[in-house]
Amino acid sequence: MTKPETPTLDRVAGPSDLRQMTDRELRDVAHELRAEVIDAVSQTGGHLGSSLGVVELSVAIHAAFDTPRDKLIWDVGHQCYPHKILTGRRDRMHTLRQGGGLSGFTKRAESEYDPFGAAHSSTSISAALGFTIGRDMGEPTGDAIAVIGDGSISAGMAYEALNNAGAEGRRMFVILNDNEMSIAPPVGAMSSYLSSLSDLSRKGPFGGLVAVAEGMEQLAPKPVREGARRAREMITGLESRGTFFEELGFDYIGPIDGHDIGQLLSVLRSARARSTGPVVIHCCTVKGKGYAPAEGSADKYHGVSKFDVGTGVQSKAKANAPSYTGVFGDALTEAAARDPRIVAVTAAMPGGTGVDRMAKRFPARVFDVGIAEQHGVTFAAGMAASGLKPFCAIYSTFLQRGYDQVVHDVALQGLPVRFAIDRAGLVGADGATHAGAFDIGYLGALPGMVVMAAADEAELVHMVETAAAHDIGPIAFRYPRGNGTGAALPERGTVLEIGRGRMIREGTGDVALLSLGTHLGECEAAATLLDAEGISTTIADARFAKPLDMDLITKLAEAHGALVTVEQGARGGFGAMVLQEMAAHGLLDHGCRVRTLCLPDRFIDQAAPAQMYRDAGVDAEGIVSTVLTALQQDRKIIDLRAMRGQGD
Ligand SMILES: Cc1ncc(C[n+]2csc(CCOP(=O)(O)OP(=O)(O)O)c2C)c(N)n1
Ligand SMILES: CC(=O)[C@@H](O)[C@H](O)COP(=O)(O)O
Ligand SMILES: [Mg+2]
Repeated sequence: MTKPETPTLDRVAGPSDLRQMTDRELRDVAHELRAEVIDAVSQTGGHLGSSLGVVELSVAIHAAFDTPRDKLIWDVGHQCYPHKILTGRRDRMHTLRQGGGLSGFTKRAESEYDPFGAAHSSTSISAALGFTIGRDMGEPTGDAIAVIGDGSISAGMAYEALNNAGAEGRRMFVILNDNEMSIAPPVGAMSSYLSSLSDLSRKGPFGGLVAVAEGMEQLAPKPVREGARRAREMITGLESRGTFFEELGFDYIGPIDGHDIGQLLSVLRSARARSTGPVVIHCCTVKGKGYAPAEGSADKYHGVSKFDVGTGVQSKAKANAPSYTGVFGDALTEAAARDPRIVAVTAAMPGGTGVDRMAKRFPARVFDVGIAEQHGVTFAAGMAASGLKPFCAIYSTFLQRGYDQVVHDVALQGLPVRFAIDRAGLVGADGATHAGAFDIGYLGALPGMVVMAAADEAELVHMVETAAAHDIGPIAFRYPRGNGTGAALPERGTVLEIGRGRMIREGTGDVALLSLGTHLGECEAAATLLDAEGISTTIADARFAKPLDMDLITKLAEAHGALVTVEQGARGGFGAMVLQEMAAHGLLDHGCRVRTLCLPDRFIDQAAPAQMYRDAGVDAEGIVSTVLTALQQDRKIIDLRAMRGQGD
């Protein structure tokens, strides 16, 4: 496909150039910008649908406001590609979501036009209010503009911010980007409410203009507004109630057509010129706008791999094994078929977590609560307290949003909620914001919590079965993003003995590797490399980070010169807990040299997962180096990549 012609966009080095342009030229910029986004993402993959939905909005905001002095904060930030192209990063879009390249989300370190990082949803209004306080206290900052989607405004944190901002009454702008989509179709009463508000047809053929007029009235001085309201009540005989947002103290403008750049420019310029307090500007947009394959798809091309622009066909790498997500979804569905008390909870990610597979067979037993992890966890706790068997399926990184609920509502009450933790470990293109790095530590610290990690997809099936059977307290099992190892899947999982690990390979006593999770494969590769060095390696799969199999650990410690733990998680996780228990059991007193291999104490930016683990030193080569150091071998660190026949 030839690159699109972009003569007007080519004149935009930054937003200040937009402010020199006529509205006609801005319309041309938007048209060309859309083609640029499609072309760029077709070569990198990424979040296409939401970016296409905010092309006009991105141009209009940067044209109407004085960015970067005015702070534009994108909620989630997955829709920021037009923004990145307009703010001097067009020439780096080909590096999007790749090692050393542009982040797929907004990021402070990347640009002055990214005043606040994102990726986890529903944070933008809080951050915008923070900037507003800074402005009012004399910090060198202008207006704050939060752009938040209809899905993201369903999260509790957004209400906390609206509640506070409405009461503060300070001038700030919340642009509600309402495309009537989350990742999946939207759920919840707020979504229905917004649809009722955004039903432009409700206002007749000139709905958009009526909305703008009503919105402009909102910005009139209070006496004028009161007069208009009373006049309308006299005409209609009905008391005109404000919108939800107005009831909270915001002015409300809209709904307006988020693709009509003329309307957008008029409303934004007017709001900027006249607002004295917080304003919600409700924009109706289309996710995937302007690209037929996206507009026509169920998920509006929310997240795509590279694709052919002409056909929209995505190039998916051929998988040699099923995805962990799919294995979980199928195993859960089979368990649910055997036990009517099994229910599932997802926070706006039925497809991402695989519970959509159960929903196909048992729609009444799968609950999508929207982007509401806090509520989802306690909702599951209530289900467990009622006698049901809830599987709360939430990515590791997003479960962080509901951690107090895990502590306070689940663990403290010992309720048997099952946590299916997908995207455990490093996830790749989504980078540091989505790393599932901390769940071992943050769950392992909780009394009564059982924490498992699957070494492969067969183990995952066993862990689903074990979780279904475990009805005496909370239990969690973690597994990575991506596909399995090709392990044979059991017809039905076996219920594992809680706190019992398994031996994988018996060595003769030089070193033992105690693995948790799917890095078992790296341990086996390391053992092969060590064999070549005459070092005999025992390998055990811990299966449980909590409770630990102290019989196994004792046996390994007493029979080996060195013991190395390996995990796909941050410091303070599995290795730390093993060390703590070994110390408590006096196992550090017998000369066994113990090392813990985990992620380093820093955030790890996006790249291919294998590269990220290599950069983190948590791969076969890292294991071998750790073993050699532990054994105090003074031989040079072998050129392992050469030995493994790998390039750089
Ligand atoms: C706390 C949190 N939970 C879940 C997600 C995953 N997620 C990313 S985008 C998205 C949907 C956002 O919908 P909306 O705000 O309407 O934006 P749109 O994609 O429609 O532009 C979800 C659920 C997230 N980023 N953060
Ligand atoms: C923007 C966001 O948070 C989600 O779209 C996330 O990127 C999904 O991750 P997976 O691609 O691993 O399902
Ligand atoms: Mg949306």
